[in-house]
Amino acid sequence: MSYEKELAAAKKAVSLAARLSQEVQKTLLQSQVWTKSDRSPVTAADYGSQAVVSLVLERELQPVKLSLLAEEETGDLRKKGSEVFLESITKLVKDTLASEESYASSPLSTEDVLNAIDRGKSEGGCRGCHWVLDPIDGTRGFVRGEQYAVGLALLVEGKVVLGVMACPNLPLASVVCETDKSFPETLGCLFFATTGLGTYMEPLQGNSPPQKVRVSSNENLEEAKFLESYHRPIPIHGSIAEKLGIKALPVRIDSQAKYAALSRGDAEIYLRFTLSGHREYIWDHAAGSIITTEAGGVVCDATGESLDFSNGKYLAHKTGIIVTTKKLKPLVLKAVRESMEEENLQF
Ligand SMILES: Nc1ncnc2c1ncn2[C@@H]1O[C@H](COP(=O)(O)O)[C@@H](OP(=O)(O)O)[C@H]1O
Ligand SMILES: [Mg+2]
Ligand SMILES: [Mg+2]
Ligand SMILES: [Mg+2]
Repeated sequence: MSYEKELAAAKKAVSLAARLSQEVQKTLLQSQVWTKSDRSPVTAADYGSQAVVSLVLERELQPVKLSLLAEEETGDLRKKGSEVFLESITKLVKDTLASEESYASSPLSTEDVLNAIDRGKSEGGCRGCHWVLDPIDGTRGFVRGEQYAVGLALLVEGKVVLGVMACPNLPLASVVCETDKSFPETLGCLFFATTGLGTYMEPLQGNSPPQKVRVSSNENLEEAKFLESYHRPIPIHGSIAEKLGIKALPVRIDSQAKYAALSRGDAEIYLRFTLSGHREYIWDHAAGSIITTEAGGVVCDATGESLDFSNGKYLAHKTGIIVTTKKLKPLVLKAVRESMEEENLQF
């Protein structure tokens, strides 16, 4: 089956959501960063992006009924005292949609915005078609003015068949190699992948045609680069890298931009073990995983098994997520096994 219509809708939705997020990031104040019940940060961009993607997908794909599983909920926005924040989100969504000619004249109330966000309550699963959205992935990076992503994927019968990811602050050139800082870098990339058709990247701004991307062909681990999350160092990552003979220090960036960077060969390995037994959400990996695998990479858990997106909002997987190239997978898994044994970690 071809997913041309779905891909076009997803690219439009994600591009508009990225535009909204860039507007917010330009003027974001610390006082505008809210804290959710799990103590993680959330901003007008997280809510606004989810509303935009929900509204655009619904309009572009009608009369098909949208099933959307997305990160944000409206509980806090519906509480007393949130009226000003909600008004500002509604204005953002309106202005963003108005920048797209075909949506220019649509009226939009705060209730429409709340309902659009609430459409993200699907439970996903192994039957039927479900869109999976992380409206702002890497909110901490977004708040610092650094890397973040808007990640949207389509699950069909429990498998990811399409992924689109905007990385508004990712350079078009490598994020890992030192570039000449005397020249302004071009920032903003849109990645997309459809099952069996490869992964493409295009600039978020302008009309340049998409380019097919592939993972690195480098097999020399001494020269390999590895990526990890920004927020805190995970000791086992260092031990795995040492066993592999990797010389360079890890490159730490927020969000699924790590998957995107690896898919175009910026780095060979992305390791994601957690300290606290945090359960992984499917929206943190759905778009990134197909963007990597369609570019010739592999995404698996510490036992080498592929990730399972068919069990609702949480990923069903064993300890650790490993993203690398097909050639390096056996070597990385061997180093992972040895490091886990040394640290008495169970699969
Ligand atoms: N303690 C923790 N361990 C692992 N992942 C966590 C975490 N707390 C939050 N996360 C998830 O990690 C995502 C960010 O990934 P990364 O660390 O690669 O930037 C967050 O996405 P959001 O920013 O969308 O909430 C959140 O879902
Ligand atoms: Mg996320
Ligand atoms: Mg998020
Ligand atoms: Mg979040």
